[in-house]
Amino acid sequence: MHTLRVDLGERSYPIYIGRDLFATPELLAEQIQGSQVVLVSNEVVAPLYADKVRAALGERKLLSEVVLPDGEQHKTMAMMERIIDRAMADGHSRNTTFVALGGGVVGDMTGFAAACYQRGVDFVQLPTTLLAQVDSSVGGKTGVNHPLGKNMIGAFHQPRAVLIDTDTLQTLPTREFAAGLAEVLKYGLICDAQFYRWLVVNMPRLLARDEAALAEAIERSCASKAAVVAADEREGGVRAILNLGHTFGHAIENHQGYGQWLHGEAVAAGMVMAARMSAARGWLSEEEVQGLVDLQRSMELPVEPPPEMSLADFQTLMARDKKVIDGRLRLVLLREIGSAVIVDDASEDELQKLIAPG
Ligand SMILES: NC(=O)c1ccc[n+]([C@@H]2O[C@H](COP(=O)([O-])OP(=O)(O)OC[C@H]3O[C@@H](n4cnc5c(N)ncnc54)[C@H](O)[C@@H]3O)[C@@H](O)[C@H]2O)c1
Ligand SMILES: O=C(O)C(=O)C[C@@H](O)[C@H](O)[C@H](O)COP(=O)(O)O
Ligand SMILES: [Zn+2]
Repeated sequence: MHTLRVDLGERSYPIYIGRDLFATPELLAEQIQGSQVVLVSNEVVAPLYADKVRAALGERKLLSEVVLPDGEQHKTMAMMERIIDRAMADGHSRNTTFVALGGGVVGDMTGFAAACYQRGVDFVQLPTTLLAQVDSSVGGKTGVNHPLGKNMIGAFHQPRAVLIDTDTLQTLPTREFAAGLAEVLKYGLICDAQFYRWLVVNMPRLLARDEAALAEAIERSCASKAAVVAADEREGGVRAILNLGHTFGHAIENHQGYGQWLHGEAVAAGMVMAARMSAARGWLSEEEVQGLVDLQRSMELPVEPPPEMSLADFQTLMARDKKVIDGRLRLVLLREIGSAVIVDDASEDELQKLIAPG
């Protein structure tokens, strides 16, 4: 087992990474103060792992369980309220702990419910997708979607601990696995050129789910995320680099009504768009953009925006992005591989070229 730490003063917490962690004696139980727990999962993950987690929680005076419907289209206020309703109905007090068992959708909603319940209770992340293990379980961004915009309702609320049981990846479908790798690639692109080069070389091993390669990719991703979050917990500045590809990606997800392209797939298309814009500004070479395109193709990730989306669609949806300040669109671009920059001067012409290249 490897342990990393997110350094945030009194809100600091550990990230444990290892095999079969849900069955590691006492590890989960030790993260939870008090004897009350609300375990939140979904209809796909609960049948796979809830028994193990229940056993790891040990004897509890009060244990409630919420099994949510599966999918991004259910990342809503209504489902978040379902968690709150269960906690209220079962009489959970302020010293309860919410435990999120699942991917980013379950984690984001459970964290948001924990942030709101009685003005804030503890929560622990048990991420079971690659995407959740390398990204969403760390950093305390919680929330739900609004029909008009992605993650528009939420709160910053840090977990007490993150337990990454890498064995759970064995049951993850291929498409979900690749979507998680998109966010892994993001760290190389924004802040770690050496890691990016390592990913290019080791992608075949990762796609084959080689254990050693996966463990290294998860650890390096979590270390990057922890460092960025520790530097800027509430996205006043540098944390926005974690949004590479997301301004475009969130527009795509929203345009599709959520749940057609996976989050990681939409981000993958968005990262190529950001790379193309960076190349047009002379910051990346055409070879570097092609390298990214080839890599993402090898991962079966999208490299173009959906053909049905027009410039106007992107403009309307991106105008609602949370990074917009006083009506000015802010985009994360790449100064070079491994170094992100935030720009606020993207022209219509530059955007048009991304949507209808050539
Ligand atoms: N809070 C953050 O910082 C942050 C970061 C990145 C993404 N996100 C959010 O995370 C969400 C995407 O997360 P995701 O990609 O994990 O999607 P997800 O939570 O929908 O999970 C993907 C699919 O895999 C299934 N699943 C989960 N674990 C499994 C397992 N071990 N075996 C088999 N199936 C399993 C799920 O039921 C689901 O069908 C988006 O809503 C995105 O906005 C948040
Ligand atoms: O942790 C962050 O900060 C991120 O931006 C990570 C992203 O991968 C993630 O998708 C996040 O939920 C996006 O946040 P948003 O503020 O753009 O909704
Ligand atoms: Zn993301």
